[in-house]
Formats: sequence, structure tokens, C-alpha cells
Amino acid sequence: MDLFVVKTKRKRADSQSESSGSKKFKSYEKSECNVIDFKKFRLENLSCDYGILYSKREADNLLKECEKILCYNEGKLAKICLFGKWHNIPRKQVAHGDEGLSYKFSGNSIPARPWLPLLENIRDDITRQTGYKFNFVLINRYKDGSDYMGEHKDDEKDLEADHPIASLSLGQARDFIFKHQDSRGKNSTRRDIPPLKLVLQHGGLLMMNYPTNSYWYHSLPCRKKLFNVRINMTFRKMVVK
Ligand SMILES: O=C(O)CCC(=O)C(=O)O
Ligand SMILES: [Fe+2]
Repeated sequence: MDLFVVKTKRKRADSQSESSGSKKFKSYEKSECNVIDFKKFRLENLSCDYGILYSKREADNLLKECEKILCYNEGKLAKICLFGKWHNIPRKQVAHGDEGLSYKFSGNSIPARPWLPLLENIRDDITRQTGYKFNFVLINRYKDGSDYMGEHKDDEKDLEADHPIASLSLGQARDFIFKHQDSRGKNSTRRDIPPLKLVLQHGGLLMMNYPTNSYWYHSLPCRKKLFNVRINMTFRKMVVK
């Protein structure tokens, strides 16, 4: 992790308003939580916390188990629609979650498969550590550094907008880049906001708090010289209709 601001131990659930930006947006419950060491990243409209949730041994075991039991989407569910054209996604993907939930993005809708005990255990570990509850997990598997995820925001309507997204990484450490929406491209109006680069490690947990996903894009760029598998799980709170 290169750029960094303050190191802190979050002690109690009622510190919730600090991580989500403003109390007035709170629309969910947050329970008591434990304490892993989170590093806090605070920039203009960005609030993220990063810490190591699992030791190397625990993370090795989880990765091995994931490789054994997870099955990934195929066919249309493994494609995205960009500017009217369908493309294979440059990685594998699957979602699990509460019954009836699905996740719509880039022209596709990913239905949640039922929870698996392994995923429930990880979800509950994250809830114990952060106090936040999740009803859906999107899993991305990058076979090596040539698999990637392009710049996007996780700001779909079916996500509870002010709820944090918890991102657990297993396997190959990879760069993860945040860019402020007004700092991107030729017509950028905010050249004064530099990107934020994190390195997401094996066993690392990144909390993306409100309002990060309303203002900042994130991506996992290609890294052709990396050859190991990485699995990322983003635990989310979807709106239940
Ligand atoms: O693999 C990652 O770390 C990124 C995952 C992500 O951004 C997503 O699932 O929306
Ligand atoms: Fe994302």
C-alpha cells in the first residue's frame, strides 16, 4: 500500500457515521464489531479502509477451497454489453446471495446462486469485523495478470447506495486503482486530483464506504507479468424489493 493516511483500530459499531460519511444517509443497521487494524484512506468524497482479515495460512486454505468448490457463470451470463456489442468478460464471475436477488450491470443480470457454507463463513467473519451485514456476493476469478476489470463504479440502483461494499482478496496481489470521476480523460475538469493506487494482498479486506462509489471509478488493471490466480469477493447489500 503506497499512499497512506492514518492507521487506526475501529473499536465499536457506533463509529459507523465516520466511515459512511454522514449519519443522515444511514438506512441500515450496523451491529457491534471486532477490530482488525484498518488503514483509513480519506480523499475528496472517498472513504476506504483496508486491513488484513486472514493470515497467510487461512487465506491459502480459503483459496484452495474456493478453487475446489466454486463454479463460474458461462454463456450469456459471462458476457457484458459495451456500446451495443457483447463481449466475453476478461475473467470469470459468479454471484451467490439471498434468494431472489440478482445484480444488473453492463447490460446483464447476474442471478444469485444460493449461499455456500464457505461463503457464509467469510460473510459472517466480515460482519463480525465490521458490523455490516451483507446479502449478496459477487465473485471474480482472475486466472493470471492478463485477466482484469475495467474502470467502473459500483453505483447500480439495486445496491443500497449508502452501504459499504466489502472486498476480500485471495491469491495474487494486484494493483487496484481509484480515479475521481472529474479527473478522467481528455476533458477532465479536476487535474488536481491524482489517482489512488492500492495493492490488494492475499487475505486483504477493502471496505469501500459511502460516498466513494458515487464519485470515484475503480479498476483492476492488466499486469501481464503476474501469473497466479486471484479471487476477489465483493460482499454487497442489495435492495430487497
Ligand atoms: O477484483 C477486484 O478487486 C475488483 C472487483 C470489483 O470492482 C467488483 O466486483 O465490482
Ligand atoms: Fe467494482
